[in-house]
Amino acid sequence: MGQFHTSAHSVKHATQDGVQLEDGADPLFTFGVIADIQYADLDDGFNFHGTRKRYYRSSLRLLCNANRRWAAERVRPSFVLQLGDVIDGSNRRHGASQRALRAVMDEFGNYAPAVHHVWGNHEFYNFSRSELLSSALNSGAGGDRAGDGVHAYHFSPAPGFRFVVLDAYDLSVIGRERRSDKYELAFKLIKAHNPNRNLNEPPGYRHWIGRFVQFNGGFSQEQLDWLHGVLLGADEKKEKVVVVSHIPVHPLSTDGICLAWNYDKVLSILNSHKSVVCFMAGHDHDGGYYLDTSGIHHLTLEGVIETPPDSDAFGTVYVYEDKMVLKGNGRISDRLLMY
Ligand SMILES: Nc1ncnc2c1ncn2[C@@H]1O[C@H](COP(=O)(O)OP(=O)(O)O)[C@@H](O)[C@H]1O
Repeated sequence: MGQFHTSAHSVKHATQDGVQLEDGADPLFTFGVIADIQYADLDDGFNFHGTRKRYYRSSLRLLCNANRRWAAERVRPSFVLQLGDVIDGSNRRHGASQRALRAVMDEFGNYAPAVHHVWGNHEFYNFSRSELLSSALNSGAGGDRAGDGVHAYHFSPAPGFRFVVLDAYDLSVIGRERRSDKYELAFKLIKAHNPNRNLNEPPGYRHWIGRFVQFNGGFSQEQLDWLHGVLLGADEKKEKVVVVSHIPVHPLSTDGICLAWNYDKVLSILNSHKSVVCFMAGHDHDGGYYLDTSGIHHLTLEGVIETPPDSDAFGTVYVYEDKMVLKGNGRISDRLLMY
């Protein structure tokens, strides 16, 4: 179990061993969170710099632990947020992309309720955007989307609450057809900031310039306008909104190398809508947290792939009228998120 971390609020409302609050109130609903599973049927490996171990095979077992726990919750999660990079890019080299995806989806299917899948860079290492749109990872099919082929949509799991899934590789050189307008735009943007031949090599590390690498991406103007519209509607209805994306958007909630290219544009939209209470992301396997000046909790979830087999990396979030309580497991800390 993790430790409670709070910024501005006391922890006295929650216990370490359960969700029961002092007043004994049940949550309005609960949901599961998990990030960067990156499953592959491969022996353990390392990250690019060789500094961090990656437990490719074990990650499926850790997903199984999460599913079992969610299934045993007294208030069963209404849904799970899978924050992207569900299978590892190395599957592609071994012709194992479909097999790995099936293994993960079967595991989710064993216990978990509806799963909302965010798309990360490893999705695009394995599949084209059109393949993703016709795959089990297209969890937004049929809903109000940000545009054709953009994996951004919103849903309301309970009255007064809304979740917005964003597509952080809408503006990207890895997820777009070479001759498309969005590819051209993305290529111009990354080349304007990154002079390296290998665009996965950061141009530097000062002032978050290192974010202009190929394994990151950003949000098109079309998606930003759509987000603004969805949040306007939520403001009017006095809803509380959680926005999710694979890539974090607050520089103080992540290592700068994992930040979205145009994070500042997203932040200014989030900060102009009082409905937004939380932004959740994955991508930075070390995780992070920051409460910004508008009172928005920026939570970056620790990744399953870099979690030792004897630990865990998932959470259950208990939602109340005035707060969300994250109960973390293994590497993930408990957090009280007041709003
Ligand atoms: N500093 C770097 N220089 C060059 N390539 C890099 C660097 N860091 C990462 N990469 C490459 O970028 C891709 C994504 O990096 P990786 O750390 O595997 O991403 P993720 O954390 O999403 O798994 C990999 O192909 C990796 O080899």
